Amino acid sequence: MIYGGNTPFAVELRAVTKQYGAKSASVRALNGVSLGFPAGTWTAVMGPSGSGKSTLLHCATGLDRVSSGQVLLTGTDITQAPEAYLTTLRRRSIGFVFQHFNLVASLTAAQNVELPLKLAGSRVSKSDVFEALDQVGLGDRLHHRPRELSGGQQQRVAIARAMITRPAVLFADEPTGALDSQSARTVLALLKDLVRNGQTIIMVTHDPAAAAAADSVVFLSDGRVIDRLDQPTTHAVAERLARLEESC
Ligand SMILES: Nc1ncnc2c1ncn2[C@@H]1O[C@H](COP(=O)(O)OP(=O)(O)OP(=O)(O)O)[C@@H](O)[C@H]1O
Repeated sequence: MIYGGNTPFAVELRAVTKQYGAKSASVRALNGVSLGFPAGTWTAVMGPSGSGKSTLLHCATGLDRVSSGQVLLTGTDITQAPEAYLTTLRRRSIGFVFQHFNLVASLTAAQNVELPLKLAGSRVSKSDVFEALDQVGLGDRLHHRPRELSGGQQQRVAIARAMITRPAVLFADEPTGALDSQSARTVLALLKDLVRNGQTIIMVTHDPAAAAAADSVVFLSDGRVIDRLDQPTTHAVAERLARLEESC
């Protein structure tokens, strides 16, 4: 299933298969996935445990090699790209947000945010760092360390860190999974604002309320895309997921 009409895809998977292990012990984590993620849209990826969500994320970002098929990132085929090229590409074109924030505990919010630019060998401007934190509502927390921030604030620092390189695609793996419902709503509203400003987001989640904030939800089961919802509601997502989990 490829969708999106004439919209250019920020990420495209063409007939992607990913097999782990050999012969009798082999697992087909992705099984012929063809999927386009239109630029400037927010897609949630859902499915039962073991359905292939993390594998999809890893293959789409070049962290994992596909067994067959193709992966295109902003139109460039990265399927056979050399490791060094992929590392640079990930630093420049991809932002990551994780469930447990993955901030460096010994660094301040500002230092965490400037880290990706430093790693990429780029010039770091204090005003860019301030602006990135200000945009997530933390302009007054520049010098706080992660332990001095709430979970929701830490996730907002992580989003600022992911966005500082102006990535073509922001990948989020359970970004609200460790947050209380109020902080989760704040983080989802922030992601919504980014998409309104043209950002592409691909998010793995188990939470129907988080998925309902996205433009579309793609459902995986046994390594295949088996369903999709546009303009999802929490109720509709929860219902589809329950049906899917019942049939597993
Ligand atoms: N490195 C690996 N080696 C062998 N098998 C793997 C590896 N990574 C994933 N798998 C298998 O591939 C399948 C898909 O796993 P994946 O982690 O992508 O699922 P998931 O949908 O993200 O699950 P969860 O929601 O539990 O995180 C599973 O059967 C898993 O056991």
